[in-house]
Amino acid sequence: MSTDFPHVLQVASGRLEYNDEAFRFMKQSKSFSKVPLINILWVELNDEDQVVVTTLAPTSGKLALHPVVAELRKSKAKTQKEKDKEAEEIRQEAQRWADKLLDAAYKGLKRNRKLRAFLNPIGGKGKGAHIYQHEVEPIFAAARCKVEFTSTAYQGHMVELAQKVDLDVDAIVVLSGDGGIHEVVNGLAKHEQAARALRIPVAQISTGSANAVCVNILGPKDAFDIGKCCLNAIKGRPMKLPIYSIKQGDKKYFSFLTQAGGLMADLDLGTEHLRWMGDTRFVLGYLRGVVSKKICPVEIEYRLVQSDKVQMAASAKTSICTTKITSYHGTRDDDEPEGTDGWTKFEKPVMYYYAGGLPYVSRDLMQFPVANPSDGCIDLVIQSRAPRAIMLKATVGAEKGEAYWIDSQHYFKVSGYRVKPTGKGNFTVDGEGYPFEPFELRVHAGQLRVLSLDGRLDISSFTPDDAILDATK
Ligand SMILES: Nc1ncnc2c1ncn2[C@@H]1O[C@H](COP(=O)(O)OP(=O)(O)OP(=O)(O)O)[C@@H](O)[C@H]1O
Repeated sequence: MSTDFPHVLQVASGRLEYNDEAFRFMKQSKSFSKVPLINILWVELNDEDQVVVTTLAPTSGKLALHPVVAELRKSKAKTQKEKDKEAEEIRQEAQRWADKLLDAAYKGLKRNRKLRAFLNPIGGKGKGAHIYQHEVEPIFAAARCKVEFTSTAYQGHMVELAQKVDLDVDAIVVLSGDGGIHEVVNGLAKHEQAARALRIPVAQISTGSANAVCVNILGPKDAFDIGKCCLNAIKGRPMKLPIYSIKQGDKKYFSFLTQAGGLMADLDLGTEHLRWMGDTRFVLGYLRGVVSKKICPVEIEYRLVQSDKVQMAASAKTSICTTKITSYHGTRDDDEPEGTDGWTKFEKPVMYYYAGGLPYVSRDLMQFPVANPSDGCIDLVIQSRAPRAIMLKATVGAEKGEAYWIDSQHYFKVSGYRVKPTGKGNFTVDGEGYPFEPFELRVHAGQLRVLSLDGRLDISSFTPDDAILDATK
């Protein structure tokens, strides 16, 4: 017997076994593929004397429900009395084994999560309702989660629902793109008990277009895997992210992802009619913007913390890539320069500005490769006027953050910034249109919680050249 899998239950056609990491069904010495314990949703001994281990396993590259069913072994005793006695012992042993495997599958986690789910039926390609019914609901049911579900009826509905959410829910599950999360964050901030409401972790199920929350947390490869998103809602752990308050006129609202003006705002708002294309619409919008070469009429001022690209890349490589941000303190690294209290003005003509605190804005674009949600800053990118050829070059390797190194793409870590329009244009917050009017933004470290399976962001594809980074040593 394998000592690698010490917890064994003999069943009629082989044995079920697990260790600290994985479970497998050895059927007459043939091993079925191992399932990581994290992918086990439930374990039970049913009335038909079967042990059922419900897992999420890869099917055509995506995680889908896959129950492993094993019959209990039969008693070989001679008399009926002995048979009954042994059958009862077999059942008891199986029950103990099943309970222990379930404990191991939810180690350090609460089972039967109480989830509040919101759906934007028109997000992305408009398939959210179908996906909820056929994929999400069965997975939550298999994990014995208690779900209260609402399909929203109009824009802004999620703000109202989040504003009244019960504080005892374990997570808010948002079936939408980033616009839905934007609504939820603003709703939580308006809650009667906002500080407590904002502590409820949010989990996105990628039924929008960009789905940047999933891209950053699950990585570009898994971001659109509905099974993986569900697993995150069921077993993710809270991870703190900043939110940004925006004061515009007499209004104050919140952003959790990005703010953009100029080309990067035009490409989002100008392609809403192309939602059916999924996230390809952003590429098309970018190319259209490059052709038009429009200047964004704004004055931008910021409170600078850091602007040396090589140094920022070096600290990103050492801090974000290797540090789990579950141990988040919301403080700046000691060796980073202190920001000044003064405002610095950007003096060149602007094609767009784009600010955010997570590396990816979509699968195709790692706009903020050195973003670090725990540094107390927001990363502000200002693209100054540049030839079309340079703007097109920025699309090469964009998914790996390579545009970071383009000279006309100015990259600042700032503790706040303000923008004053001097003409007409578009302004987006988390991809949503807002008035093109003056605003000022502040960073609030660690105010939002999102669920994450491993407590870190995926920036593995940003691989700054070691030779460049060595220059900082
Ligand atoms: N029931 C609804 N009816 C109409 N609009 C809605 C409804 N629910 C949400 N919305 C709005 O739909 C817009 C798009 O939402 P969402 O972000 O979910 O999708 P997306 O834009 O395709 O994805 P992403 O933001 O990831 O690119 C948002 O402005 C949101 O406020």
